[in-house]
Amino acid sequence: MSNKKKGNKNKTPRSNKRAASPAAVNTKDRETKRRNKQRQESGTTVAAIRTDNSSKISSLTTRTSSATAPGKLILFGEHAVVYKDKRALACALDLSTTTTVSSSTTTDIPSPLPVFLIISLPEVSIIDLRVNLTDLQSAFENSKTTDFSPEVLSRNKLLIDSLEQFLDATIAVNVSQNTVESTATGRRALLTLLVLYIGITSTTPTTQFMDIKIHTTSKIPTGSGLGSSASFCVSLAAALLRHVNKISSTETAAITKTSATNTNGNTTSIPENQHRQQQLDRTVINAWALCGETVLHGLVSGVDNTVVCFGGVNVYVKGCEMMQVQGLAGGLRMLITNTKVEKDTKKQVGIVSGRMEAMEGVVSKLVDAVDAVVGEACRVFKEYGKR
Ligand SMILES: Nc1ncnc2c1ncn2[C@@H]1O[C@H](COP(=O)(O)OP(=O)(O)O)[C@@H](O)[C@H]1O
Ligand SMILES: C[C@@](O)(CCOP(=O)(O)O)CC(=O)O
Repeated sequence: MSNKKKGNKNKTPRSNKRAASPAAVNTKDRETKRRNKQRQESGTTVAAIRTDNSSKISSLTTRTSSATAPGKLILFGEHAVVYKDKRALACALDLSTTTTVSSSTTTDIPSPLPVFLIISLPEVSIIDLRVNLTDLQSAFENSKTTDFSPEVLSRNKLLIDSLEQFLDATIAVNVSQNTVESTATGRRALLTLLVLYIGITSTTPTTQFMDIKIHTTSKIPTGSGLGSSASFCVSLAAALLRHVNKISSTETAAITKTSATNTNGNTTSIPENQHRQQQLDRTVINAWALCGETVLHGLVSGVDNTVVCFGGVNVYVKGCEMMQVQGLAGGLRMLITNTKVEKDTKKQVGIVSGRMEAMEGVVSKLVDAVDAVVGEACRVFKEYGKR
């Protein structure tokens, strides 16, 4: 495990962790403070706000959606899993990331107020970055994007180039106003966020929103191999999808139970129809999280986002459904130490693929050997489970 961010020194340098739950989604509609106050005072259900200078009154509703996702640890198979048919053994961790999306809607359409996306990603030094949504719309219209599916969007070079230019200008304005630090990690996170935002809200008329806020907080040290990026992508995708009603799971005891379920291999503790809906929702969330991971890192196997999204201890092969490892009903206790050695996933994956191209005979044998270690680990876990 490594750590490239100096500010992480207080974050879990040594921790004794258990395999953890998959992403949980929590959505609640709530009225503005003013509306609550008004309701208490008069029993009315609609807040009154002034929307223009002519004293016109309209209604305002604030809606908040949040999602929490765990981190992950790859026990065996890291890097090899990028290659065809090679396995990784990975588990979710109980360190987590939470993303909250909130927006206000008004009955005045289109909104007479300027509409901003306000982004806070404190782990990468972004606080209240203001993105003008009209300008963002122009940036992505310039790219002439027509296919908004997650698989295609992350590889749309015209869109990514256009968004990068737009981001540079937006960051420059925000830096000059002292709210944001310009860092490569922050810029990559913002680019990922904008791609997911555009893709997920593509069929939602955002003109009715007055302001949209996205805020992510995390306990996972970034760049340390504990899946901070996947956790960011899963929580962001889940919160956005929930916010525009593209998934239906809400946080209930059922989701928490499903987490335990995943870890323990017991699938009967929640009603079958609810469980089915959760799995369908998670498949959608996972596709968008993979889109985000691809924007962040380029060539990825998808193991990180999949284990973060579904939880538990699993064997993963690129492009296939994950398989629960049997025999770990009591959970998995791990001692994790933060080495604080710098690493960059994209760069490391590039180094391995460069070597694979240059010396395929040698490197493919190494990859086979890593895959065999995964097989042996699964056998040992199974044995352990029988005791
Ligand atoms: N909480 C977060 N908020 C915003 N971006 C994040 C967050 N966590 C991770 N990221 C993004 O993910 C990158 C780290 O990814 P990576 O090098 O794969 O580390 P890890 O192994 O922890 O996933 C960061 O540089 C940043 O762009
Ligand atoms: C190196 C790799 O196997 C895992 C990436 O995870 P990490 O965030 O570098 O631990 C790449 C991948 O599977 O896509």
